[in-house]
Amino acid sequence: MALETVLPLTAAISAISLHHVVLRRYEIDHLVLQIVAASWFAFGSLAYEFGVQLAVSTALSFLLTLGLAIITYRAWFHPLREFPGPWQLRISKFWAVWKTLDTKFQYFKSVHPEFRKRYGDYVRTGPREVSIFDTNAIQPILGFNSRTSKGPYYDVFERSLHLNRDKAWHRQRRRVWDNGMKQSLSDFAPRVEEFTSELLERIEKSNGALVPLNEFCVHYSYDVMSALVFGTSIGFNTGQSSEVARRIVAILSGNLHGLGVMLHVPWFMKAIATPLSFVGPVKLWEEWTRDRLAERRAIKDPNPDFMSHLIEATPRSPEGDRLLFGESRLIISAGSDTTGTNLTLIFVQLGLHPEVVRGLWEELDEIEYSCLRSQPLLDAVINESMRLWPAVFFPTQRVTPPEGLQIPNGRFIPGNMIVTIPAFAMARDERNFAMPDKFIPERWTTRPELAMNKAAFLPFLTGPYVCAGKSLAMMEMRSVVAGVVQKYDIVLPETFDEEIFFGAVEDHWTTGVPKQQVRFDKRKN
Ligand code: HEM
Repeated sequence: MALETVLPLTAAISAISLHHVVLRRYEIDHLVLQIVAASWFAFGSLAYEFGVQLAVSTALSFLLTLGLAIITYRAWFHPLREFPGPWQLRISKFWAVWKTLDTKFQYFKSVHPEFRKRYGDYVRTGPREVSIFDTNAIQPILGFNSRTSKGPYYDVFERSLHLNRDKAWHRQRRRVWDNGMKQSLSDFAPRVEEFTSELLERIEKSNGALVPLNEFCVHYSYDVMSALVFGTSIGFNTGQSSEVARRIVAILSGNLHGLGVMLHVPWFMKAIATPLSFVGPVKLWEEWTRDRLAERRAIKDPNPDFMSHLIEATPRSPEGDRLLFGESRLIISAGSDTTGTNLTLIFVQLGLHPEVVRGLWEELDEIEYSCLRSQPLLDAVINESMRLWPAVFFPTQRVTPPEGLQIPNGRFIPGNMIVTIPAFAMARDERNFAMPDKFIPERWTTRPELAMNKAAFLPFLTGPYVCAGKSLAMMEMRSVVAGVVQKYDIVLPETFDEEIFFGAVEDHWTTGVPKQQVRFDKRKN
């Protein structure tokens, strides 16, 4: 047989074998760069040996056969073939990328809830992914006794408590975090209150003029987080932040759109993460945290704080240092935008519901308030705002164990499949919360009949990977909301349109809140 036939034929057979033996069985998302390099090497070798024309026809034969094998398998022979869902997502997650762009970042917010209405509680939302809207699945998938593990998304960036898929390692590291948080949280409470006082001074200086709400809230949370990690605040509240710090925060907030697109294709994120760490914004962010951490290490601390727990529990080695750098960046990025976003949304709700502000006055005027303790209405306001508008839209990914997973009173999910619990859609499901689109804080206090299934409220997640900063975040939110409400009325501009504002909320990994101005008017009675 002529070489012109043998080579493309061999390529086609290799493609089918590759798909059958490797791609169907193993996850290779983390090997994209190596695969691209190997492919170019193979192509170059073929071109060198047999000429460019033959190399091109061989490559085309390989790629077309591989594509065909993948599509045929995913559409008709995949273990998830019985699960309903949009046909495009059976073949590839690229449809989710396109839909995210097409809907201007409304994928988890608008497209996902539609899936439930159209296809039911178990929807195939990717070639090997099922999104489950059935609350029976929460514990088997996310709970402490779950046999699932984190999905490919958690492989993408530098290793940290959050971004790793090794359950045993996570359990050990998480113990360090939880102990550190438990021991340092009450010591940190007065610092949180100090930052709130700084924010109140900033508000006082506004003299009842309109102020940029998002900026005030996000600056506050960045200040708190940098104090937690590096021992010193960035100084946003007091107007002492450096130019670099301002650039870093702008970069972190500004890159969320990219994240919102790429989170559907973690293999692509993984491929660009390494090159990106050597250039531009990512490099600046890494260098900044590295320098701040070096300064933090140099502080001889008489009262050990949270960071000293992490530093003590981490070996002084290149790998230990990498972990600490990663985790210091994790704390800033996981703890700042989330808390700032929630605060912004809570104040908008309070601006829309002055009767709730009156209720808060009554509650807070009567008690010896502490941000460490929960207060019925204060916590209810925070919860209700997070139920309607969580700070994290991304439904966390898990992988089923090899033997598969039976959901009690639900369906069997085959092994090694990605499963997600779309928390936003569940919290807006009328089976779980009555009048689900309405802001009714009383459902958490005096009207429990309106919260029929509180298990569907997952703003911090649940189980072994529950937010490690949940108590701290609640402390911050209580402190700021109570501090502001005790002194001020929150007034939205007359032009404010609720539908336009909430309609423009975007879902990237975290939530994008449209820029909003408010007035803080001195409380009159
Ligand atoms: C209102 C504010 C916050 C919200 C709504 C929130 C929400 C969440 C959610 C939903 C997750 C799970 C993410 C996933 O599965 O991929 C998470 C994880 C995490 N959060 Fe938060 N978070 C908040 C504040 C904070 C703060 C202040 C910290 C600071 C220490 C923090 C640190 C973390 C860490 C380290 C994880 C990873 C935990 C693990 O994998 O074991 N978060 N958070």
